[in-house]
Amino acid sequence: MRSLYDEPFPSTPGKVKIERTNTINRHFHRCFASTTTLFFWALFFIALTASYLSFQSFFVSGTRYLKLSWGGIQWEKQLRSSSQIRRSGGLSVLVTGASGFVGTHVSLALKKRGDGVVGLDNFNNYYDPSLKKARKSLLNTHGIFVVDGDLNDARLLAKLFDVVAFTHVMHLAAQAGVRYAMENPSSYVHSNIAGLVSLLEACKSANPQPAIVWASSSSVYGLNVKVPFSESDRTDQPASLYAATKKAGEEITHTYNHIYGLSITGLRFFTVYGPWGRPDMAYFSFTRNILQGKPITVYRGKNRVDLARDFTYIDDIVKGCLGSLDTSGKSTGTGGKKRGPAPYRIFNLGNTSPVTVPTLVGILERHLKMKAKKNFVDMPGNGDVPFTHANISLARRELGYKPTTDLQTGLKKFVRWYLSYYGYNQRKSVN
Ligand SMILES: O=C(O)[C@H]1O[C@H](OP(=O)(O)OP(=O)(O)OC[C@H]2O[C@@H](n3ccc(=O)[nH]c3=O)[C@H](O)[C@@H]2O)[C@H](O)[C@@H](O)[C@@H]1O
Repeated sequence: MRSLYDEPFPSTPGKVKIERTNTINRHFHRCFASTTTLFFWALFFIALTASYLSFQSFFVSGTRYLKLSWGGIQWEKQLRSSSQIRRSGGLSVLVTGASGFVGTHVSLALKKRGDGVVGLDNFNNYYDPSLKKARKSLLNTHGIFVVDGDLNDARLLAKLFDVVAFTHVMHLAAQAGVRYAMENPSSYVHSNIAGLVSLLEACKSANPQPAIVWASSSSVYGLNVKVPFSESDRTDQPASLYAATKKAGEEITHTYNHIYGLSITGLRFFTVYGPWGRPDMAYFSFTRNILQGKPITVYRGKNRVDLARDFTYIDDIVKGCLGSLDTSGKSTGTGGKKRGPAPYRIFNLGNTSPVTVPTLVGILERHLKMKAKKNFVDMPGNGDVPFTHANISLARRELGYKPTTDLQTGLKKFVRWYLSYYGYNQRKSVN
């Protein structure tokens, strides 16, 4: 008895007589009796495998979908309740980066005065996510719901605008940090470029279109040496990829203003500091190291000139943000189409009194009652600029912006918060 495998498959259909031992064999022989059918079967098996794989991936993504942290009736209820306006003429604001430093403070201030607030944050691990979670808990206790999601998730953004008719978007989500851009450049493109475009796409299609206020950065002044920095100064010489993505954001938002009639206000923040701040920033990491008895690195510019920053206290920044929201003017588009010109504004939000980094260290030493172990190092070529100094005339005139907290006072508040949050245990680590 011959089996199916005793001789090679026929190369010419119908010319080789194959012994058939049973119906199954007969069936197989008939089916494989030509190269055409062979080809057909090969295709069939490939298609079968492909559909199996795509079913698998559907199943996996289906599972992921089920595990998504957003969606559902309960979730929508939370959105609606959080976005409820409790004062006449109040705003309904989507705050991106709500569990970030500035986002938390702005969200609380809006809620306090009776505006509706919904937060969005992806809780990435650029710095200790537990600090972000703690900020989220703080927001929750004030009735602010923070959605766990990424700006690049277009479906999520569409859903948010579907459920809530936001009047404003306070866009603070970003990959921050000047020097980290050399370590992880794609993260800046992901959040500050792709994420921004994704958000603008959602805003332009939303009905009604919200007005957008967003965080640019003092770093856009880059190598500009004219002081103080005014909004009309050159911003075409960024010194870091971070700065370049913020500058790109200013151009991208301009496009959406021009084409779709979105009302845009870009705020150039100057080294914002304060309670609930960012652990990656110098004042924060210096505090941690001083308390732990570890050395700190103090950068110096050319010819050993001290670096200086126009450090701006968080409460002043919050006032600038709220002033911007209140004066933003409306977006004009509907159905993704522009119906008329909409405002496009850019403001410096600084303190107007730069302080050197060694002076900052001296203030921290006094508040902490401890001496810092300072290592002076030449500023590495990693995107830093030697100084920043804001001209805030425009913000003063248009927003009523008037910073009132000097570095001495602001750092005192920061240190008090730091010690209450992390405790006096100097060994406690902070990422
Ligand atoms: O104003 C801005 O646009 C930017 O302000 C800060 O950037 P930066 O001013 O570099 O703030 P820090 O990282 O806190 O640095 C402050 C100063 O301390 C210096 N520094 C930093 C770290 C360090 O270990 N040693 C040190 O001397 C820096 O060179 C800089 O002069 C924020 O980190 C950016 O996200 C923001 O966009």
